[in-house]
Order: sequence, then C-alpha cells, then structure tokens
Amino acid sequence: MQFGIATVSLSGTLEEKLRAAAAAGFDGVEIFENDLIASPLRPREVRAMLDDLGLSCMLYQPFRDFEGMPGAMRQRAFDRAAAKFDLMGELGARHILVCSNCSPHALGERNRIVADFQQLGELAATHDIIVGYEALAWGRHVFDHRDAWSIVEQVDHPNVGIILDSFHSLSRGIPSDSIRAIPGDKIAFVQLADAPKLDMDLLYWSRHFRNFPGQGGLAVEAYVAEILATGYSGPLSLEIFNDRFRGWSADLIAADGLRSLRHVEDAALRLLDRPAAAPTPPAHVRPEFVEFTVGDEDVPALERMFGSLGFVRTGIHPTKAVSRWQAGSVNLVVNAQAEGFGHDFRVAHGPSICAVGLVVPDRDAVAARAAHLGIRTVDDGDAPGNLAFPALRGIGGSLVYLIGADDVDAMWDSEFTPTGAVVDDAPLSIDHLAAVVRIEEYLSWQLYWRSLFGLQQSFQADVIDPSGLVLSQPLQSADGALRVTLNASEALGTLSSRFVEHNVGGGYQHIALATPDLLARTASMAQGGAEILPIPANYHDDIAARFGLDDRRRDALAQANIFYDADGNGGDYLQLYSRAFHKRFFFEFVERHDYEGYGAPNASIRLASQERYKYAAVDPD
Ligand SMILES: O=C(O)c1ccc(O)c(O)c1
Ligand SMILES: [Mg+2]
Repeated sequence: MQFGIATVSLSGTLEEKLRAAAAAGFDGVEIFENDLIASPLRPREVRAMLDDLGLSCMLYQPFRDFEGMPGAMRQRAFDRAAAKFDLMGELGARHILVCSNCSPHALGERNRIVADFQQLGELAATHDIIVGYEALAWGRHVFDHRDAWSIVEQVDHPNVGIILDSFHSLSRGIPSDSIRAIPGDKIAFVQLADAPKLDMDLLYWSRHFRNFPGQGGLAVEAYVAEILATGYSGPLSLEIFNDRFRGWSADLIAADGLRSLRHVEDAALRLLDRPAAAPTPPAHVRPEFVEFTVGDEDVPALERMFGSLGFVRTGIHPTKAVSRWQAGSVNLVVNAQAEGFGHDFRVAHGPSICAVGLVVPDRDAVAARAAHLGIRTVDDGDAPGNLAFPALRGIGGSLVYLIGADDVDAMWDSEFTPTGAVVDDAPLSIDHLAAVVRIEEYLSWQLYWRSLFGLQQSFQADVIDPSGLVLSQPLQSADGALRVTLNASEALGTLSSRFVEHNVGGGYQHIALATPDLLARTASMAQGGAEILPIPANYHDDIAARFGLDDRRRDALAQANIFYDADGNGGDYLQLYSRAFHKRFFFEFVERHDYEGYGAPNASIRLASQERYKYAAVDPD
C-alpha cells in the first residue's frame, strides 16, 4: 500500500513540508493548492524537487465550486479546470480532487451536475487526468459520499471517480458499510483523518480539530477496512487540518503521520482477517517497575519518602548505585549511578522517573511491532542501562523496558542482591502511570500508546487548574492492567506546564498505586511520617452532601485527606496524594471499586491544593 500526506497537514514552507514528508518515509504527497500558490517555486521546480526526494505527486487539490454553476459561471469553472489541468501536467500530478460545491450560486439539479462531470471527464481524458469527486460534509447540495457515488455512477466516465475522506463520512455518522456499493476501481483516491468527538459545526471541526487516525474518536479503522474490501489499491493519504500541527515541527508530525497510517492499515487488515504487516498488540501488558534517577545528594530524602509510603529496600545492585524498593507487588528502582542512561537523563531532566518496565507475553513481538511503527529501540550501545533488556524510547526520552512474562523473576534475581528486608504483605499494585507532555506532543503520545500497546482512550477530561486549563486523556488496556494518563496544558502557569518547564520536556509526573483499603494504608503512612497533600474542609462538606455520606464517613475521609468519587452505577473511587518530591514527581494512592475513571471531578481541587506550594522552597526540610 502506498502512503501519502497532504501538504496542508504540515507546518512550514512548501519545501519544508516536502522534505519532512520524504524524511518520514511517505511515498507521495497531495499538493494543497494554497501551498503551491504561496511558494516561489514554479510547478516544474516543485516536480523536480519531488523527483529528487523520491516522492510522487499523488493528488492536486482542492478544485472548488465546480458543479452546477449557472450561466457564465459554468464556463468560468471549465476554463479554470483547463488551467489547472495544464498546471498538473507540469507538476506531474494525474489525480485532482473536486470537492462538492459550497457556492450559494450552485444549483442542485442532478442532471446538470451529472452533465458537468461528464464534460469535465472528457476534458480530463485529453490530459490523461483522473477527476475525483469528494462530498464535503458541508457541501451546498452534495454532502454525503453516497450521493457523490450515485452521481459518479451515473456520470459513468472512465476519467471520473469518487474520493472518500473519512472525516466527511464519519463526522456525519454515515455508515461505513455503504462503501460496499462502490467498486474499488471507481475510488479515485482516499483521504484519512480522525478527530476528537466534538459536538460542533462541521466546517469548524474539520478545519481545526482533525488529527491522525489513532488520535481521535472516529471509527477510521473500520472505514479503511471497507475501502480495502472493495479492492481499492490506490494510496491511503492523510489530510489533516489541525492548529497544533501547524505550530509544531513538520518532521515530528510527519513521522507520527506515517505511524498512524501503518497503525490504521494494520488494524484494517486484521478486521478483514488478512495477513497483517506486524505482530498484534500484546494481549496483556502490565507495569512491573518504575525507575527513578536521582543524584547521591537526593538519595536519603527519596528513600525517606519511599519508606514513609510503606516501601522497603529489598535489593541492592552488586556493582552499581542502584537499589530495589518494594511494597505489595510494586517495584521502585532508585538509580543514583554517576554514569549511564540514568545519569544522562538526570543531567538533562533533573531528579525524575527515567524508565518504566512493562511485562508482555512476547517481548520480541512488541519490539517488532514498535519497529514497524517507527518507534526506536534503544540498544546497549546507545544506553548502557541498568537492565539487559530491550528498551523503547518513550515519553520525554525515558525508556520503556519490555520484559517477557517468563523473565520477570530472573531479571530481579540477576540484577539485585536481596537485603533480606521483608515486604509488607498488604496488597499494593500500580494503578496508572500519569505523564505530562507538551501540548504539541499530546496527540503524538496518544498515538504511541494506542498503536503500540493497543490501549483504548476514554473521555478526555478538561480540568481547571487555578492557573489555566489542563487537558487530561486516559488510555487503558482492555483488561485495565495498564493505564496511562496524559496531561497537557497551553497555559504557562499550570502544574502541568510548570512540570514540563522544570523537567525540560514531558515525563512521568506521578505514579498511582492501588490498595484495597486506603484508610488503613493512610493510617500506616501517617505513622511513617508520610507527607500528604492537604485538602480543604469545604471539599468534604461538598462530597458528603453530593453523595449522601454520613458524618462518620465524611470525617474519616477528611481527616485522612482522601478524595472521593462515585459513578452513579455502584462504582466508587478513593484517592490521596503525597506531596511532591522536589516539586517534581509524587504518588497517588487509590482504592477502586468497579469504577473505570480517574476521579476527574476531583482534579481541580487537587490542583488548587498543589498550587498553594507553587512558591514554596524546593526542599522544605
Ligand atoms: O476544508 C476544506 O475546504 C477541504 C478542502 C479539501 C478537502 O479534501 C477537504 O476534505 C476539505
Ligand atoms: Mg478531503
């Protein structure tokens, strides 16, 4: 399958867009007319550059307001088309996109529209050009691909086909199985875009919020499966109008674009039971450890924090300044080495979480899938790490170690000498990994976790931090064993943005640990001297009123600084936060009962509580 991208999807000048598309590995591009018009390069020069870069010109687009024009405007439309066909000859483009007419002058009479396309087909034939008709979701008379197809079918001209654009079809909720009516060889071109589910004017939604397949909430995979089932063998091409993409690196966006196409093609082939190009996402994935990198000077304070939260040091690396801490089934690794990956990461980011270890049934399969998706594996030469396992580049340059399910015990045995300390048997597990990323990378990391590990997104929460809006996107595996939340904020003063600034880029901000009895655990943490984030009394009055909690329950939660939420279906959720270590990472403890969310209604209260420490000394000790 050939992969393309429309120049409108990328930032920069036309040359920069083309270079980025080539560097990412696309086979070709759609030249968006405005990008050409704004460029000093003449069509022949663009063609030469495309040739040099090894890119084909898959499509020239858009040609607007063509069909159904009355009177003299009809001839103007044909004259315009003739001029563009000549231009396409110089550009080396064989396909043109004609989008459905939006002009208030356009007539909806079907016979006229059909006759216009028949005549355009004749003109196109003399230039060896294929015209593709695309129903814009906001077209004046034609706004549904089923109508566009019925017109193209009636036109019945070898040089006229239909163009399917997933945004226009799926934004209108048109059933994708309607594509079965179209023979594959009448599909002139396919454009793909996803989008977050928003209840919004279609044009505005399309022009500002489109994103790559695997970043939004539309059923693009099933749409592509229907297209492949027709026998269509032309390119799959991305056409994204997105304000954040326009403001970010064309190279990074283009690389995500190629990943999204590989991902959506793979998913569509699987839906069709056809051989896929890469191993399936792992059926089961769970976090095994979280690694912290801190300098010698910070080790005592970090170990005090871990101890106060109920962790004990159970292992010491025989040769490195690395130790293992455990509570329940949770493993934390402290890396204070003065060299190696952890050290380099610390120099760049300060004390931080530098790696997570994930257990998968078959780590080679995940590594192969990562390679297919263009996710870099870090080998030992790159990063003389702490563990002799393959690692993938992850959020903020951190590592994701892949551990085969059968290798877990051997890994711990070979890396650490036991201290003999006894792990408290109160159950504790990792509930979720909470990362903060730059707003421009927010969609990129969603694609990473969704495409590689098959995580699914649930509803994004819009959280009010006292200093601005924070977007929070949860992602989880089907069985809930791996949960990741991504936060990002455009406002400079929010906790998320302060994290990104202090950390010099994205990273893991907190780790949420699940316990079956949060009140009991909190009591023992309090005895251990844990520093807990205080919550205002007003909050507990409110939840008592909201959820009908009796005074005893309210007072117990208030005294322990525990947040509470219930989902109305019998599920509920308790949460508590530690104070942050050096204003960087912190821990959350949760108690989950048949509850799928992350306590979103509490997030703004929590952020307001954390805001109070914004100007506190870095180390209150
Ligand atoms: O927003 C538009 O005008 C527009 C133009 C061309 C397309 O292919 C499209 O999907 C949308
Ligand atoms: Mg389109």
